[in-house]
Amino acid sequence: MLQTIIQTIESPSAAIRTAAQARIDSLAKPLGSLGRLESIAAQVAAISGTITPEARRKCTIVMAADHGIVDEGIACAPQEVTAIQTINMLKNLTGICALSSSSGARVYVVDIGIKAQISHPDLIERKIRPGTANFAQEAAMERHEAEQAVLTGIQMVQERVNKGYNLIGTGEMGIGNTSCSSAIFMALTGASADEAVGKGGGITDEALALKKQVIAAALARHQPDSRDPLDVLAKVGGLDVAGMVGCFLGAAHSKVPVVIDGFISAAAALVACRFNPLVREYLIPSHRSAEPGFTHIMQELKLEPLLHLDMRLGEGTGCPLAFGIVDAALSMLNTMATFDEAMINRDYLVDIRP
Ligand SMILES: O=C(O)c1ccc[n+]([C@@H]2O[C@H](COP(=O)([O-])O)[C@@H](O)[C@H]2O)c1
Ligand SMILES: Cc1cc2nc[nH]c2cc1C
Repeated sequence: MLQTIIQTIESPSAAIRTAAQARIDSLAKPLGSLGRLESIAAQVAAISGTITPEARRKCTIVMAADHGIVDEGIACAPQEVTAIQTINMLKNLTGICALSSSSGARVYVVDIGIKAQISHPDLIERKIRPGTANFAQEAAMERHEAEQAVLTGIQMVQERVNKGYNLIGTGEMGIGNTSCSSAIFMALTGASADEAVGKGGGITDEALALKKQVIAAALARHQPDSRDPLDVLAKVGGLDVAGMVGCFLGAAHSKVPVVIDGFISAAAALVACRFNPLVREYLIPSHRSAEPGFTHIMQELKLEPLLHLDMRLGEGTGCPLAFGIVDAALSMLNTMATFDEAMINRDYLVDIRP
């Protein structure tokens, strides 16, 4: 099932991209003067298969899960904050909720592996297991659980696309998830702990040194196979990250653009691209996370984030900001006059020559 989806992802239309770029070049402005808005408009056109892509219906899918690695004392907050913040998401009180309301986007919250049980009518309950195991001691999860989490992410996107959403954001909530994201990045690329590991939500210098040591030792112990993304996810991954991998694969498979949020989301995007490199064509990176490994992942993916705002909250908070930029880019493509159309306005000129 997963293999079929991965293998049937198609490239966006190169012909439509060229035609959209030609239209953008014909608009009444100096060539290239709307910068990245131009490439984003052409990218969304190519993905949508039309040079006049309709206005976007936007939502962010937040994957919430717990991480056994927090037992090592290397996370920013107590584990229960995952559940508490998930409830706050459902009550519309978190950063992602506040930023989304200002951009007209919905937030969907998925329990893909929270350790606690939450009862709320708006929570999408898809718990694979109540948190991962501590990957410093044993594999984070079974291979079939990692696969199930990826499939869940794919299904979450397919359901939103069926409801009419055509721009998807990826978010997460999981205390300890910068540790597994760093471990995944190191396992896939061979990056060093100094390049890949940062302070996450905020830890002391001593805890950072310990975090690097714990992650390096876990990778030496488990020896995840860099050519097998499911092996990497199972041994040192997280249920939230695996769910987000599914969101990227699902979006590419359904031919909708998908926004990368911060460091955890970027690590998931990297995994998705290892499953199928065509996924990259569907990615829109929102902002540069202050987590140091983020920049290295962008280099690996040959992507450049749109915004530099010193953000490092996660939750999907970069997505609503990127949504606003995509909206603006499509408005340019759909409503701006061409040079020829603009020249008609010569008729309004009054001849003031003596
Ligand atoms: O996305 C980011 O760039 C980002 C960077 C640092 C921390 N976070 C958030 O903080 C939590 C993980 O931090 P930590 O230190 O517990 O691994 C998790 O809930 C993330 O949403 C997110
Ligand atoms: C309060 C809090 C909110 C968060 N949102 C994402 N990660 C978080 C970590 C903490 C600690």
